[in-house]
Amino acid sequence: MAEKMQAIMKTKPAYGAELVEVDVPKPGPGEVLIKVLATSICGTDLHIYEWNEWAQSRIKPPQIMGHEVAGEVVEVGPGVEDLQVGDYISVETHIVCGKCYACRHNRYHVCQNTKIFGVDMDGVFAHYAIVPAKNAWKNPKDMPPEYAALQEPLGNAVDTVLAGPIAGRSTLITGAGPLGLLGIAVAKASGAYPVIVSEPSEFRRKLAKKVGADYVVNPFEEDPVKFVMDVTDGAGVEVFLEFSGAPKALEQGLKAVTPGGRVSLLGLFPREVTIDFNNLIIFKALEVHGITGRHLWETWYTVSSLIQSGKLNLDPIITHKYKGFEEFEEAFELMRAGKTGKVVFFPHKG
Ligand SMILES: NC(=O)C1=CN([C@@H]2O[C@H](COP(=O)(O)OP(=O)(O)OC[C@H]3O[C@@H](n4cnc5c(N)ncnc54)[C@H](O)[C@@H]3O)[C@@H](O)[C@H]2O)C=CC1
Ligand SMILES: CC(=O)[C@H](N)C(=O)O
Ligand SMILES: [Zn+2]
Ligand SMILES: [Zn+2]
Repeated sequence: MAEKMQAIMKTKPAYGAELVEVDVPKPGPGEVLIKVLATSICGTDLHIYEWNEWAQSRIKPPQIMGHEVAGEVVEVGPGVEDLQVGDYISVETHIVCGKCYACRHNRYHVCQNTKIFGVDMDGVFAHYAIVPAKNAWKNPKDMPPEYAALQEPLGNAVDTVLAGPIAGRSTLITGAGPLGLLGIAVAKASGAYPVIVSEPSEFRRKLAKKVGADYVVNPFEEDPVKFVMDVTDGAGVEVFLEFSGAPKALEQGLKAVTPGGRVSLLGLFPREVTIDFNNLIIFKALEVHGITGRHLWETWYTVSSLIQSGKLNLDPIITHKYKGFEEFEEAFELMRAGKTGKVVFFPHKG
């Protein structure tokens, strides 16, 4: 195996990243070394690339970026028992403690001591990567690596969409970024109808239709609340799934959801948000879910089964595939411009 590898590294506390050559790492106790087969860019990677306020408060350069991955185990560190060379794995990004109050109540997705793989330590935008063995998820051998890498963000979408009943339910999704697009795919695979998507980007509205949205609306040109009422004969939608992180979208969705309906909130807002709680939530008796991470490990079983069912329309969502990392700056700039769905790197050109 090679002694050296390429990696996309946040080398300094400033905008951008660098493609560098580094030593192939050695797995320590409880770790495995994987050959990275496919790795995709997350919105969080974009925050790190742009070096926004959150990234400045959390990331300690120099550090290899990336955390969405599919890879093959090529070396096993001391003390690892349930993984072996040749295993085909993906990675749960939340490294949880197992000891805190949340963990001891089986709420591992909100562990109070969570460390995030690829955020608080070196990640997977490289030819090889070190992975904590306890965070490995074994994939079926025939799962395409680009689908396997998407399981981590798909887990966010599954927990958002399936936080309550969805089959046959009218649904509004605000935000058709990579996660909202995955949400559309999960909602349609789960029998939601109609799925109405509010998204200002024409590029992403077209993608939303390709993925299976029944209706799309541009909230910057027409009132999405009126649009929803027209489609639902004045009832409003049973389910509101927030994937944009835009305060206006939140308010619109709360107005569009039918009294007694369900709301799942995944989008992260840029600042505190003011909401008319009395009239938009309390007097409507809404069921509201905050969504973060993935339920461990049941969400991974649901995601893997949905992919293997063949019912998830993922191909239109994967808009950009790159062999190697040389064009990574183009990839990040296209994503920054909102001109992509999911972007996937295949590090090995052979
Ligand atoms: N809670 C969690 O565990 C996680 C939350 N997130 C958050 O989920 C959200 C979605 O992630 P990505 O798809 O990567 O983000 P993204 O920023 O690529 O997509 C957001 C989409 O919302 C659209 N949008 C903006 N204003 C809108 C409005 N008024 N109405 C409707 N749509 C509007 C944008 O055009 C964009 O397409 C982000 O806020 C991200 O920070 C991401 C990962 C995990
Ligand atoms: C921080 C991340 O981007 C990660 N996908 C997560 O689910 O926490
Ligand atoms: Zn992520
Ligand atoms: Zn914990």
